[in-house]
Amino acid sequence: MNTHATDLKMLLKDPSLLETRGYVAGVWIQADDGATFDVVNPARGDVIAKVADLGVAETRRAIAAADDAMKGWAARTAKERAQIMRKWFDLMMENQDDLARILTAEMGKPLAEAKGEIAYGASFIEWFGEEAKRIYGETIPGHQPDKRLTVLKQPIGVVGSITPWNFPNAMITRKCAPALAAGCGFVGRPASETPLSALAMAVLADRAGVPKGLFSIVPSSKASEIGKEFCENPVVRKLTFTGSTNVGRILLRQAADQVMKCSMELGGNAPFIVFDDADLDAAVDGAMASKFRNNGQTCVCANRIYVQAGVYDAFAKKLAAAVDKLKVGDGMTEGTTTGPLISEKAVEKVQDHIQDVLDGGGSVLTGGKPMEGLFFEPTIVTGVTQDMKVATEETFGPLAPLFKFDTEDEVVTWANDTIFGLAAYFYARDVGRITRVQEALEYGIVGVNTGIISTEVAPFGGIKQSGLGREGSRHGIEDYLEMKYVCLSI
Ligand SMILES: NC(=O)C1=CN([C@@H]2O[C@H](COP(=O)(O)OP(=O)(O)OC[C@H]3O[C@@H](n4cnc5c(N)ncnc54)[C@H](OP(=O)(O)O)[C@@H]3O)[C@@H](O)[C@H]2O)C=CC1
Ligand SMILES: O=C(O)[C@H](O)CS(=O)(=O)O
Repeated sequence: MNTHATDLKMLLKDPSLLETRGYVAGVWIQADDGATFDVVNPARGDVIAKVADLGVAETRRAIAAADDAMKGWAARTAKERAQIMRKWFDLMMENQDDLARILTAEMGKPLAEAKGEIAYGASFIEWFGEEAKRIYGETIPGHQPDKRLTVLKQPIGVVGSITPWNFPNAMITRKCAPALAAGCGFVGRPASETPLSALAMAVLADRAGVPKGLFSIVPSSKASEIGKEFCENPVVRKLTFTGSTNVGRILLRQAADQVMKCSMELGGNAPFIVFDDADLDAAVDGAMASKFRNNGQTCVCANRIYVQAGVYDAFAKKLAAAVDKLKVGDGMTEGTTTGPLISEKAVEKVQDHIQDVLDGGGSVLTGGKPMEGLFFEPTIVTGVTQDMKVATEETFGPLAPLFKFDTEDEVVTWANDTIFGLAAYFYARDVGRITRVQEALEYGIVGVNTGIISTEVAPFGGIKQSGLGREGSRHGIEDYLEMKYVCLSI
C-alpha cells in the first residue's frame, strides 16, 4: 500500500477542476449545515478531499432551478443546444489528463483506463449534442376528412440521476447528455465514493455555457434521502439510475407513487462462452478485456467463463499466462494494469466467492489471495459448477471462474439460468453456431468474438432484472422525451 498522501492539486495542470463544493442552481455552495464527507484514495487509503455533504433542502433548490432553467433551454433551437454541448465535449477532451487524474485518485482505476473513460464519457456529450438536431415528430394521415394528426416530441421535464462509483464520469454523461439534448433540466447525485469527477464535469459545463441552474451536481453521503427526494418531488419527471439491482428495486418502489418514468441500468452476471471451434488466442484476449477491465468492477464484466471440454485445459493454460502478466498497483503508477478494489466489502465478496469454489471442490489455478489494503491478486479458479455462488452472484472483482461444458444446448441453458440479462459473450467460428447462440442468449447485449462492447453509438441496456431502457445510440434520447399526439379538426 502506498503510504504517501495524494496531493491531487499538485498533479493537475488546472487545479480549479478539483471542486469540493456542490454545484446547485449555477452556484458553488457548501452544505447548508456546513457538513462534509471524506473522499479516500482506495490505492493509498488517504483522504484526498473533504466534499460538501448536501442534503434534501439543497436538492430541492437544485430541482426548482432546473425546472426554471429548462424553460429557456428547451426554447432554444436544437442547434444552439448542440453548440453548447459541443463546447462542453471539447473542454472535456482538452482537460482529459486532469479529469483522468481526478478519476484515478478517487476510484483507483489505472490512469490509462481513466483517460479512456473520459473519452468514452465525453463521447456521449458529442453524440447526443448531434442527436438533439434529429428529434423528429411525425404527421399521420387523418382518420376523418377534417382531421390533421401530428405527433410532437417534447422534453420529459426535470431529471433526477443517481450513479455509481465504477465509472464516475461516463455513467453521468450517459444520462445528462441525452437529457440536456432533449431540453431537460438535470440534477445528478454521484456516488459518495467518487463525487470529484462529477464536480469537475460541472466546472466545465459552466465554462461551456450550460445555463446556470439547468445542470446541478449534489454531492452527498445521504444516498437514500436524496434518492427519496428525487422519487417524491412532484417537479421531477424522470429518474435515471445505474447501480445494483437491489437499489434499483428500492428506487422503483419509491418512484411508483408518482408513476415516474424510470431508466435502470442494473447488475449483471455475464456468461463468457468459449466453444471448441473458437480462436483460442482471440478468446483469451477477449476474456482478459471483459473480465479484468476496471479490475472486474463493471456491470458487463464476464462473471462466468464457460469453456467447452475439448479446449478447456488449453484455454485455462493460455488464460493463466495472460493473467500472470497483469501488474497490480497504484493507478497513478506507469505500467499498472490493475488497481485496487473500491472497498473492504468488495475484497470480502471476492474472497467469499473463491472460498465457496474451494469448498465445492474447485481449485485456484493462479492468484487467489488478497494483497495489502484493497488490492487483490488477479485470480483464476477451475472446477466451477452451476451450484456455486459465482454462478448466480455478480463478483465485481478480479475473479475468472472456469466452468467446463459439453454441448451447445447445455451451455446456453446454463448461461440463461440467471435473473440478470445485461451482457453475454461467446467465441466461435461456425456461422450456424454463431447464429443459433446469438439468438438463444437472453441478454440485452451480446458480444460475438469480442470482449468489449461499449460504445456511444449502440443501445446499452439489459433485460430481466438487469434494467429498464437503453442508454446511448439514437434510442437513448427517447427516454428523455414525451410523445404528444395532436388531433386538429379543420
Ligand atoms: N450496473 C452497474 O453498472 C453497477 C452495478 N453495481 C452492482 O452493485 C453492487 C454494489 O455496488 P454499489 O456501489 O454498492 O452499488 P449501489 O447500487 O449500492 O450504489 C449505486 C448508487 O446508488 C446509491 N444508493 C445506494 N443506496 C441507495 C438508496 N437507498 N437510494 C438512493 N440511492 C442509493 C449509491 O450511493 P452511495 O455510493 O453513497 O452508497 C450509489 O450512488 C456491485 O457489487 C455490483 O454488483 C454497482 C455499480 C454499478
Ligand atoms: O456500469 C457499468 O459497469 C458500465 O456501464 C460498463 S461500460 O458502459 O463502461 O461498459
